[in-house]
Amino acid sequence: MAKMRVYELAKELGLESKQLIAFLSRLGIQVKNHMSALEDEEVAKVRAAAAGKKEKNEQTDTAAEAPKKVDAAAIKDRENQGNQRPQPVGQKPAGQGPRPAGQRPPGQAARPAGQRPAGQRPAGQRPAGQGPRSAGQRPAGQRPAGQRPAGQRPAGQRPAGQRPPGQAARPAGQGPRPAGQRLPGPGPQATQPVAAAPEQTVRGEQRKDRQKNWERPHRVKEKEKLEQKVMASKQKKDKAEVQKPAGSQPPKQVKPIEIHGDTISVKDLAMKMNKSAGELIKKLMGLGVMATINQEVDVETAEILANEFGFEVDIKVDESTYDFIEEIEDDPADLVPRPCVVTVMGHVDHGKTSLLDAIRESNVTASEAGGITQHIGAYQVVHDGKKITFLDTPGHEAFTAMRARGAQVTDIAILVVAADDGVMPQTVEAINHSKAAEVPIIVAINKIDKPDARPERVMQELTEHGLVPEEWGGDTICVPVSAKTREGLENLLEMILLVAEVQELKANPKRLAKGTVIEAELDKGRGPVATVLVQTGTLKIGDSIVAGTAYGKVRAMIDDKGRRVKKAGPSTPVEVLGLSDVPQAGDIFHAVKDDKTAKTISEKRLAKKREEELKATTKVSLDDLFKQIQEGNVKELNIIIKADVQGSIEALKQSLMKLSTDEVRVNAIHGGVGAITETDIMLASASNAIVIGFNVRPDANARKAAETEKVDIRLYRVIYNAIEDVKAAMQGLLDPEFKEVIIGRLEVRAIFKVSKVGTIAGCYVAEGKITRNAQVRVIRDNIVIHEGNLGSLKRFKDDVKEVSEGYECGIMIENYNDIQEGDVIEAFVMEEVTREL
Ligand SMILES: Nc1nc2c(ncn2[C@@H]2O[C@H](COP(=O)(O)OP(=O)(O)OP(=O)(O)O)[C@@H](O)[C@H]2O)c(=O)[nH]1
Repeated sequence: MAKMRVYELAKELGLESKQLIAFLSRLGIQVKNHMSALEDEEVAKVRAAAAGKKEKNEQTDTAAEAPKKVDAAAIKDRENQGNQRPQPVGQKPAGQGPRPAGQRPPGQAARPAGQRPAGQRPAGQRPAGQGPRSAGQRPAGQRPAGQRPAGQRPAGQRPAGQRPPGQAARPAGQGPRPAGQRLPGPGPQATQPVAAAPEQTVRGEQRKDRQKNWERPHRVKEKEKLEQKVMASKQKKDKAEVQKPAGSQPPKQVKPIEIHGDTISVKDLAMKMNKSAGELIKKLMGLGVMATINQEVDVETAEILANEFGFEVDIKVDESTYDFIEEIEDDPADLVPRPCVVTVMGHVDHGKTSLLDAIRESNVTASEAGGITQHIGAYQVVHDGKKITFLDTPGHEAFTAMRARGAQVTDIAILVVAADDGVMPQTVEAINHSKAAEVPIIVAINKIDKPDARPERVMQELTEHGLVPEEWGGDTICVPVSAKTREGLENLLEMILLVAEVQELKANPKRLAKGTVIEAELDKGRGPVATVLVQTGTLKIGDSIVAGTAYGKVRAMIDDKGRRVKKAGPSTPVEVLGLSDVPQAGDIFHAVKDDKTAKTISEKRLAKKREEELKATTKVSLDDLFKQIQEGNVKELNIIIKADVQGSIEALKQSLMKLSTDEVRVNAIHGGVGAITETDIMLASASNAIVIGFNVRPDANARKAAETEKVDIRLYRVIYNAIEDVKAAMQGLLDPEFKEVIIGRLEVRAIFKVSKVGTIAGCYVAEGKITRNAQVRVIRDNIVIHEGNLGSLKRFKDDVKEVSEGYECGIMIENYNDIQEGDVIEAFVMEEVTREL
């Protein structure tokens, strides 16, 4: 029988497809879109759940009609109905009567009296008689809404949408497991190899299981703890309700509250429920969750919280998932193995770039400004005849956002830890990102060539963060390496292939391409250039594509080795030329059937974006005003970010927003690539924002507008400085002793190369003046390419102290000869500023 599609089931249940998708997701069934096929068991599960929900609603309605009849029996009833909500093991209070058949996992009833009071089982410990439960497995009926049942998608094993058929439909505990399928988790059955599998596969299988298990217990434990608390508080509440005099009715719920996306702030949730944020915070504290008013809580916590206040929650599927594109459902027969995509993560200077260099035998460290990787690059290498795609994510905390995104497109995370430095804050962050993205980690203990290298100490420290090395009986593969001497690199690549092998990574190369924009910038000669990772399908020259709000026809593709290619299959990184605009790093790109479709989608997205931006701007200013008046000292710091590349905007935005405190909330209201323009200043003026320029300058009109509108523009070349400044300003500590004053602007009209002397730039002073002691900044296409001291200033052959507007002069810049005709020179001096007391 043909499998039922989501839209068919939705029709049957009288729902919209979107509503059903959200409902499915709450049941832990992940589907791509309304065309996705559902397994029979899944359909049955949905039907049963829908019937249960309907019944529940009916009963709730009846209860609402006769609220005064709240008695112990009704509560018992409600408790029984409420079993769709999380019900942790051991939570059933004594005297509540039997649980309906099928809702207690076998073995649970057997807890001898007096062994432990209800709800006090330490999280993660399993009551006797239940048998070993693998990480992430929760007995049926205990899974909180929205959590995926164990076995549906084992941790780190497969990115969304690439589930092999058959596995998806088996929620834990439903029917016999087909032969050859393994249970997630340790135990003999977990390591059963496929018949006649080579030894390597067996080892891989073991690893796969271990990888699956490393992260679940923590999350499950947390969840169980929370659920236990919820149940305890619910019981307390029910008890209180029984004692309440007739007439004190529970609040009648009008309609379910809608939550869009994965998280919601406490403030927004409070508003939706018409409650004060304080009430929610108090309740959260009662549940052991410390949160501030602006803090985001995940939908599951929000649902538990809302239920606590008597509200049902309707989780809306993020509209942007669709974004006017119909997802294509792959025929399993078309799926073929694809190379794995690896992200290298780790603390700053632990050797990520060096390691990648060593692997692909090239050297990019030398070309990186200041030796710090600032943008994501992607490369492919071949080992043992198999391809591996590496994403080179930057290491500094400022790039947390990029790193997080990197992990989302990756199959394996390589955690680089320097053997002489050990686990550092960003190492821990990287571990958390990988765990959150359910990506398996391979640890590369780098710099083992160094005399002070202590790999054992690194392993010890990793253990403290839940990564127990295989050598010590754990699941984490640790490979000692040296990017310098190349020792251990072969082994590392082998381990990557091993982990990749067990992941059974597949994609359909025959379909229209889809992937992620890794980085994008505006190139003067080539126009918008996007580095994309093709994740499924094959991207070809001439394909019409849409990436975020940008669209176009693929004019040329360049691979990681700089070669022009005609097509790029799954897991291939390529630079794409031909887009109308610079897409955002992290945007999903799709190849579509023709130009017209691409253009239409782009236009629709643009209109939506504009609408959202407009909404956000109006909201921010009005909201701020009201809140500031109401709460007195609550301030909002609005920021507009302009930078040379999209990746920096994202990095800055994330870092700045993270500086938000209870007193000051940082809002990045706008971000864009390119020079600071008059429009940016007008927006800043209207929304009382400051403008941060990273590697870009304001154009002449913008500077004038900023002066008139009194808008503060701050320009930086290093992300850390921008963050530090904002942080200091928020703490009231920013008292600059020196202030930069721009004294003139020069146009480079001719270049003279003099041997043994260097490059002399023949300039015209277009604005202000230039003095011999001034510092200069070389700007090309609105991007700062050099900053330094003036080497010499001449008029004709004479050294002069100053040249004024309207005159020509010859200048040399200290230690810099790469000046070109058409460049703009900005002359500035640093003026001392008296501190205000
Ligand atoms: N002795 C030794 N030095 C290494 C090794 N790997 C990297 N280094 C040095 O460590 C420093 C940092 O290396 P990078 O590769 O730039 O580190 P990174 O983690 O990419 O740094 P960011 O891009 O700044 O995050 C450089 O001076 C490298 O030469 C190694 O295996 N042995």
